[in-house]
Amino acid sequence: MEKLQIVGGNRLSGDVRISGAKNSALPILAATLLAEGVMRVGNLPHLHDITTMLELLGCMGVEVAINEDMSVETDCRHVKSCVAPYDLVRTMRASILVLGPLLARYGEAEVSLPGGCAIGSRPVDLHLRGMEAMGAHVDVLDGYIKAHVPGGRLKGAHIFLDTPTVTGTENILMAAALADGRTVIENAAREPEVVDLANCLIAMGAKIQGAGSATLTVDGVETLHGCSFEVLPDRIETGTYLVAAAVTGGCVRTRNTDPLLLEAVLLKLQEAGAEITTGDDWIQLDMTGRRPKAVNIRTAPHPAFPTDMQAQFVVLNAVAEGVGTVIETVFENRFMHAQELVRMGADIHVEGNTAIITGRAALSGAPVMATDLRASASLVLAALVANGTTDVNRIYHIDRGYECIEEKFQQLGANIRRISG
Ligand SMILES: CC(=O)N[C@H]1[C@@H](OP(=O)(O)OP(=O)(O)OC[C@H]2O[C@@H](n3ccc(=O)[nH]c3=O)[C@H](O)[C@@H]2O)O[C@H](CO)[C@@H](O)[C@@H]1O
Ligand SMILES: C=C(OP(=O)(O)O)C(=O)O
Repeated sequence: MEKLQIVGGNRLSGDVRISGAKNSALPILAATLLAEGVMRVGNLPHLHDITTMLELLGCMGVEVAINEDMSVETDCRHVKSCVAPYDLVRTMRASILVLGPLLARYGEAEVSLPGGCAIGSRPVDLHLRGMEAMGAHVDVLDGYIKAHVPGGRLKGAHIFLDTPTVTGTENILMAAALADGRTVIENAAREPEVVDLANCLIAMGAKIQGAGSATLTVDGVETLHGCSFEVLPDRIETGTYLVAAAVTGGCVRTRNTDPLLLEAVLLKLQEAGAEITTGDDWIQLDMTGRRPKAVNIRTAPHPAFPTDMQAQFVVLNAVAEGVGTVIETVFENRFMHAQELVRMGADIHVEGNTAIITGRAALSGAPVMATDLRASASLVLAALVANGTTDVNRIYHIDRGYECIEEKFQQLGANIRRISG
């Protein structure tokens, strides 16, 4: 199995190019199932999850071509199967995003039920209730969601989400785009990736109002056409490199990104003592020679502090001056990185959904094991600042969400390499 070997202690400096957002690219690729014509999607990150989604589309009969500029063209004219098999879904929960498009366009879907994972139970009940509210019959049988639409076309509905689920909102939005009549989604997720999907659907001919607010209004159309769309920059990858600069006392400029996507994160970095400067498509963090100050964090749906940046800020607090409290309100079990960080010398006490972290002047290298995507990223950050060598094992999680992570960190001056076997 591959691992990342990191020798800590180098101050990071220089520029890093941010990739397209995984969490925007995945729903947009699923949305290509809705198009009558050819779709072109650009600024796709080179990640395992993207390959999995393309494989999933391919096994349904979607023709997928990769262009020289690494954009992807999809053609859904010969879709022959509406099944998302367990073998693909088990490697990527976001496969559930094909449910809405399949029901809306083909009137049937058989999608393996995604399992629980290292960050919480992650049910999909709100996705299913949304489809039922639009007239689908849904059964869960033999580990599969088996759904069909009597009459063939979903109907617009008034849907209130108990919690503003991101992929749930996206699934319902895609289904509603081709439904008969008006759908109103209340308590909708407001994440930038939901807005990006809405913009893509609008470019395909959908009628959507309210993207970025808690109420989405969708007037269903009969058909959607192909279009060319560029995925927005990855705010979580951006934030991860900025925290890397902060913990190593470095100075890093993230390029091809958008400061407006991560206001809550930038505020916390400033509170930690970082000097932040921004342009239209770049963010620079300068911490040269200084140690961060501990900050208190409470994760919550957008525009509040994102849960996908929580683990990285636990590391920031672990090496900061003072005591920081991190409260995780989105997922019930997202502190798996804490035990591993303690093995590197961090002082972290977890009680329920709260971690109390007392900053230490130094961490020490150790063999550690990644349990989920952002937990893995946090271990890499800790390793970059620790004394000595750290082996981060089970890095397949990291390749789901970070494009060329070792090359990008090497460019910034880190001592990091991938070891096979
Ligand atoms: C591919 C993708 O975009 N993944 C992101 C998405 O995941 P994902 O869309 O899976 O996360 P959700 O927004 O759905 O989850 C938020 C909360 O709602 C609960 N819930 C969700 C659906 C449901 O039917 N019932 C229910 O109870 C979940 O258990 C969780 O406690 O948003 C999360 C929250 O910002 C991010 O951490 C993930 O990176
Ligand atoms: C939890 C994440 O992703 P996913 O929803 O794909 O598991 C993430 O990106 O941090």
